[in-house]
Amino acid sequence: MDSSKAGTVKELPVGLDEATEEEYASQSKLLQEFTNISSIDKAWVFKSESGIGSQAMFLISQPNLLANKKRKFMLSTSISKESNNNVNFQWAPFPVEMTGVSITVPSPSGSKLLVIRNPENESPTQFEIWSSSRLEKEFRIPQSTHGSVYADGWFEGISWNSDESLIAYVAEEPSPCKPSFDCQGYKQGAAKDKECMSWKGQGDWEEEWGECYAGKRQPALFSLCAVEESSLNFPPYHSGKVHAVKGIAKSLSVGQVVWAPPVESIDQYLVFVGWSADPRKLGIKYCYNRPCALYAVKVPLYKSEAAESDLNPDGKFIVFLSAIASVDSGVHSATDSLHRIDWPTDGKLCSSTKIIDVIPVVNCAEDGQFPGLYCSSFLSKPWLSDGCTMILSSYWRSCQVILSVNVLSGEVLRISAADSGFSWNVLTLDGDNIIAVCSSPIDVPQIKYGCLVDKATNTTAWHWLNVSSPIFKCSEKVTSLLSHLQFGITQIPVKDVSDCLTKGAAQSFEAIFVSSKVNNAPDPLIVVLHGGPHSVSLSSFSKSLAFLSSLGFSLLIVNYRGSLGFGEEALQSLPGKIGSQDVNDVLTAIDHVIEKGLVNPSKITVLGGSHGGFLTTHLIGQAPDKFVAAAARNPVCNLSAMVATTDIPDWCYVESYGSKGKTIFTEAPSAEHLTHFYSKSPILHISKVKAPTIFLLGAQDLRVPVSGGLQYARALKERGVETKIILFPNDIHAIERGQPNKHITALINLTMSCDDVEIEDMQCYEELQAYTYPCPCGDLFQITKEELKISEEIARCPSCSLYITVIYNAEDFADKKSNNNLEPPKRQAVDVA
Ligand SMILES: CC(=O)N[C@@H](C)C(=O)N[C@@H](C)C(=O)O
Repeated sequence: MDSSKAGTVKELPVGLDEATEEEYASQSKLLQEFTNISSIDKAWVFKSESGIGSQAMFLISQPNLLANKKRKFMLSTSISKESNNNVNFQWAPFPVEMTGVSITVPSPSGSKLLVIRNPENESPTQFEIWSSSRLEKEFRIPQSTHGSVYADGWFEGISWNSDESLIAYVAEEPSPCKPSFDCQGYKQGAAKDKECMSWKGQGDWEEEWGECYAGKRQPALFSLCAVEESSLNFPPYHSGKVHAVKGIAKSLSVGQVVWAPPVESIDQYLVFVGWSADPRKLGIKYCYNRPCALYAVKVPLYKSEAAESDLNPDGKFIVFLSAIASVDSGVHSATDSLHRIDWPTDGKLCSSTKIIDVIPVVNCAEDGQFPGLYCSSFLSKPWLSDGCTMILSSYWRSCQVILSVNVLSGEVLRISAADSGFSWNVLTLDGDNIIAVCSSPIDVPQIKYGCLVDKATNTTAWHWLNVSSPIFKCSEKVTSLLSHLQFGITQIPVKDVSDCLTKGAAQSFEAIFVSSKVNNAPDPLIVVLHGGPHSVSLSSFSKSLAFLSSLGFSLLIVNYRGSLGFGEEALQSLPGKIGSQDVNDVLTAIDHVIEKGLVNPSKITVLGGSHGGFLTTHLIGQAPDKFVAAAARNPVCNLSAMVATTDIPDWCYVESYGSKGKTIFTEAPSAEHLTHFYSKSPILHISKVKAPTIFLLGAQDLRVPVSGGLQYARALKERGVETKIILFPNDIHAIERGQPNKHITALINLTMSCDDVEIEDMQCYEELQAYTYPCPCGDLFQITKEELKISEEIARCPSCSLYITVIYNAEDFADKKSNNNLEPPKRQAVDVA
């Protein structure tokens, strides 16, 4: 080899030639352009102080790839109606960074904003109450009172009472005392955390709620008093005082708390959902079948000056979603129903209080009719001014739609446009108008403003205006690539109708087909399969799928029978038939587009995660000549192995045995059960697989533990099938962190010179409760004053999880400050993982 050339040879990652590396570089650049498109997580509308128009805040997120996290920020806008029936949104010039904020909840009047910051370590949880101009109050709740406030969208619940004096919320209960020991053996009495020459035992193992809840303590109910000390005249409350709500069984996990409508009584009720741990906590993420009940608990009324003049009831009933179809059948998700409880105005609640059905479970819908309710949450204020119409989003076959529901008459209307195949999602209400987003697989989201066409004549038609916004702006390249695409929703007739036990199971299912507009020769096809199996691929914009279609792949996104949004009978046709009915539906959908000449049959690939990975691996085994490649994220490959390790062993029973699965479920599967599971699994067909397959595996996945994917991938390798595994050591089932390893390994010396520290910061240091430091990942993170007092304390950046050793001593600093010798704090970031 010519040594002069050898010196200039570019180092390439293993297995890459130069051309491939260039292609990777340009594809990853394009992927970043797609990934950078922002999404709206939440929105709130407030009355304008001037009384004219309104103001809205949008909580937006954008992936922060370097930090392996989401960046969160808030953008405000003022909304004014124009004389020509148009609406004008005047956006603030820049958003405000919200990193470190776990939850924001406006008060009912809109005059206060609660901001909660959960700690990453053992520090207190911070509650801040903001007015329009400043921070009004700040409370720091120590770990001895409770741990992090739940912000998971499941147990999560934060509710201001009507006079804004109390905030009820769900947080992790405090850690129980652990037995402690010293050189004499067991120490009697509770030992302090940092007592030297002693150590703590593990204590009893406690069951958790599975995937996503590892290390989380039981969710419990608390209330915080948020009024001025001076306006208090009721003993148990002090400003900033937290009470654990009494009268709730210790074993109950609580969530989704709200204050009931105020009643003319000294007591107020908190209404919440309670999940029992009996016989044990099975995984709850994506699992609506975990039995739960609504509870009401009396809370002694705190009386403030404000409360006396403001006891007008502002609500007459409680409306709730039920997942009874899911609980009864044992499937993890199914068709919802909606119910109403008329709340007794005298506060005399009894256990026989009537529950009124508003929307029942729809078993089978006629063509084009309402297929049933599929809605996992409500807006915090979903009501129109008539007090009985609520606005919500729900799945309607492959689309998400906006519904208006009259909770007195039960009338359900689809009010978002029905003709385009776009998906719609309601964000918030502006009085009797709706702020929503609408998108398609090839159209980035667009904000829409919905108005009732003619309120006076009580017609129910809605008019939707386009709102221009900076939020979904994307690069010119992305816009141009998307403009060359088209999509449609295809109806796929069921093949073996005679095998169908119900009418709903015989109805056609759907596939979303995305392709290039100029289709001289059909593009290679990617078949995309959702998991669950009872979830759905919506016709909304997906950054990763839009990226794939922009690269020149057609997409066939199949909503096989069993998907949400198609009625209960179609959904219930799948349990017991996984690995056959769903596999055949996908093959039918592929044949359908091949017969129409839309795809090249020799260039078909398939991808899917979880149950979608189950289908992917089944398909490459059962139809080995159909697919040229496959990709599977945390796939279910061997149910007989998964049942012993997953957080949802009951899922294995229900999906592979059908309705009988719920009754025969046991923690000790028999040999017969294991044989049955094996017979339903992709691993049964492994000897037929030919397609090169990539596996993306999360090592911390509790749902479909990594061992199952590894076993299958190794078995493929053993058979000479081209196989690639990418393991994400710190990631869980969903694999949402882009980087395979979130620990930064560089040793970074951040010792700063005095010039790097803002003098203003230095001067107010003594008054600060927490100090903000820039992490090398670009995010700011806070170190509390307590942490700073201890030299060499290790803190962790909440964004990138880098460990930071703070070598700094506050007393030292104070001394030097008084001697006018301002030596800057020394900081050093190291990887201690
Ligand atoms: C209920 C459940 O989690 N099932 C898994 C096997 C699954 O398919 N999960 C879906 C939701 C996923 O995409 O991860």
